[in-house]
Amino acid sequence: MPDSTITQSDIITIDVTSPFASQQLLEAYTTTGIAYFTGLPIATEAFQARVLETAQRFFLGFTAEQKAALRFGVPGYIRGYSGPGSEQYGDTADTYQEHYVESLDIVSGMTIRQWPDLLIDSGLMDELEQYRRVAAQAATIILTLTEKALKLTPGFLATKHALSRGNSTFRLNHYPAMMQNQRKGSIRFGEHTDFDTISLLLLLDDAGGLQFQNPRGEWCSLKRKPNTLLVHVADMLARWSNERLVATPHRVYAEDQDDLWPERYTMIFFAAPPSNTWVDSKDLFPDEPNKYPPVSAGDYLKQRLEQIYGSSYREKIG
Ligand SMILES: O=C(O)CCC(=O)C(=O)O
Ligand SMILES: [Fe+2]
Repeated sequence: MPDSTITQSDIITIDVTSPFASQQLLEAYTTTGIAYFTGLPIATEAFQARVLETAQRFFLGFTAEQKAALRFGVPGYIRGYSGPGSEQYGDTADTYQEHYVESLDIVSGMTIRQWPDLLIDSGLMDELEQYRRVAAQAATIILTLTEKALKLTPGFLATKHALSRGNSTFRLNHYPAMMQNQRKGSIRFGEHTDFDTISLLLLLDDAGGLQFQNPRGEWCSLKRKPNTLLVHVADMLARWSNERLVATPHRVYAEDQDDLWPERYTMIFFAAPPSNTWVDSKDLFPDEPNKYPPVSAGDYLKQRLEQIYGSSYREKIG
């Protein structure tokens, strides 16, 4: 691969209990938009081992038919299971990139009636709910540090994302093992920025392959670091902060030349406020002209899905 890589030491690790945490966060989020965090219940080996065990039980233990039936929600906001290759980016042959990953998504505020029986009866619902709660607590802490870093009213971001009110998505990802010759290029998950405010990412094994793009346009490897959580800025927060904070482009590539790409597991929490939240940079920086017109979080999400998925998104909601 022609891409240059840098070592993970270029990405700072921030201890959330340190008095310098918000200053370090500002430095990271105004440059690369990404940092490792420690000092959180989510960032422990014990927690991550439990999440990995649940993910393996689901992705390896359920049959393809059982998984395929676990797609639920309303049109446009499909939740539950997505099979490999079912999500894609781009409208044209040049930009088309299929992600080769299977995922299980749940959102905040789902009531028991919205859960498929299979997830309730297998005990997975309780486990996923617990993990989501731990992830949401971590998101609250990072958002509180972000408020402090940007000198915002305390609670401005964190309250809007509160677990009971927010619109956050908890996701487990499984990248199946595959032979190199089964795929064109080395792409497991194509290049993109996330739509939400901040994305919390746990690398649950050492398979590797996650890369982010630094401000010089170089792709850099992000390795798993024990007892840490990766958190990067996504588009909605970049817009809300009038682009003071940088949304991080990232992708998952097979980095080695081995014939077999090992399977890979990750957990992601996409933090987002409810759809009727007003995303207006004037609320953060009243004296600065808006770079983008104010928009509701719900409309913004819709616009981004349209841009990225193009007609395939319209077909899905149509
Ligand atoms: O699984 C990963 O390492 C990253 C996946 C990702 O970027 C996403 O789901 O938005
Ligand atoms: Fe992403």
